[in-house]
Amino acid sequence: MPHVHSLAFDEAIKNSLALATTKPHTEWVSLFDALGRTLAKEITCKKNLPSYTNAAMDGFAFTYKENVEQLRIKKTILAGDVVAPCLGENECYKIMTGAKVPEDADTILPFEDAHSYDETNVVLPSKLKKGSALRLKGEEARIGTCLLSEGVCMTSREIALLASQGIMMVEVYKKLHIAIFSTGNELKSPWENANENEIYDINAISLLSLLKEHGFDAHYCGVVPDHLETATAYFAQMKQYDVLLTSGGVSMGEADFVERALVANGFEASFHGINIKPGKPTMLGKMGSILVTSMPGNPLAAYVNAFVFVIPLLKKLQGQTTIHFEKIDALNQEAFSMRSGRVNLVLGTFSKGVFHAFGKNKYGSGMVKPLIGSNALWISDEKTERVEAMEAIKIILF
Ligand SMILES: Nc1nc2c(c(=O)[nH]1)N[C@H]1C(S)=C(S)[C@@H](COP(=O)(O)OP(=O)(O)OC[C@H]3O[C@@H](n4cnc5c(N)ncnc54)[C@H](O)[C@@H]3O)O[C@H]1N2
Ligand code: MOO
Repeated sequence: MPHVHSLAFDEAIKNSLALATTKPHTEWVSLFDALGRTLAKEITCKKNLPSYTNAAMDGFAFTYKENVEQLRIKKTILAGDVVAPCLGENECYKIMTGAKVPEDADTILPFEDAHSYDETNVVLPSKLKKGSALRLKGEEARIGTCLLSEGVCMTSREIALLASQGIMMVEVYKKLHIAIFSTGNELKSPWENANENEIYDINAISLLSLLKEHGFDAHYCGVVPDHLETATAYFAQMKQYDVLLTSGGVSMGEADFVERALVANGFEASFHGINIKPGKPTMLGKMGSILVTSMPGNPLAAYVNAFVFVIPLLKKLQGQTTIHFEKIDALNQEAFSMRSGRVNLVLGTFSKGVFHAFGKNKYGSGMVKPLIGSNALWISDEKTERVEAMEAIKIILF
């Protein structure tokens, strides 16, 4: 019978992250395919941002001087035009947003702020601010400075910054190969028919979707039956993957032989069992170079533990530098209780600064519905038995 320990939550987090000792190889991808990929090299600025001093507004460009009431319009400058300085005394340019500002102009007056203007002259308002409505060369980033660090997972926002540099290809870490499968004779895949004595596999698909939400693609590898030799042979075929994510078969039951089948393939557990609810039998370790993350079978426990332990671990293994969830200040809406002596992972909703625990924290780890509508998680310490209404807490958003 497997021995399930009771590791402290913080130790489990620490030990799990310690399993990510390597980084993937790198490859080059087009910026069009860079979304969600992790930068393998720092990107330095090679084109000033902006590249030239330009007008932030459509208007008039001139050299600021006090006590000037009227300027003659010398020339019109459109975006893309390059105009050599040519202003005489009390002259200005008519200029459009984004157009390069000639060196003899240092201030822009938007059309709508002029006292009046016609085709040839502009009457200035009484108040003018030197340097206004200009976007200065290199004010956002100068050539040679760091734009993005290694380990950044690129969103559309980072891609916008890279696009400003005319970058077409970026070096990223190769995607992790992740296999997901479930264990249990009672389980049927969705394309099969589950009779009244069988159930559909929830975990493989819920975990696959959870990973996808965090930018990781995984392969659904089906259900492993509760049979030691079959499971052992099954795990032996998984050598091409970087990560295995299993669910079920890790507690004390007679059919819970996931650990034994893994051990037969060289698996060494970093830990098996955490002092938390849900997630007591969660197990993490390595099978050679393959990272193995085994979640409990109960669907809610599998999901929440994969969120808390597997997502940060995958981020680290993928080479990302931001791996921890942000903790957000919240006020607890309605008092709820829990058993102390272990860390409790409490599901709930978070809206407008207020956390509301699902069903006053009275639900089972085999349930699915508490996940619906929950968008936040509160993690207790081992001492806490009750959280009062209006108590300040810190939560994590799903
Ligand atoms: N004597 C003890 N019994 C149990 C303990 C314990 O410490 N001592 N721990 C309990 C805890 S906590 C949990 S959580 C469960 C988890 O056990 P396993 O990881 O071995 O999971 P299974 O026994 O295989 O399944 C549990 C439950 O979940 C259903 N299941 C499993 N996989 C799926 C799936 N892919 N989709 C939907 N449902 C799934 C399965 O049918 C069972 O109902 O053990 C407690 N027992
Ligand atoms: O702690 Mo188990 O993982 O939920 O019932």
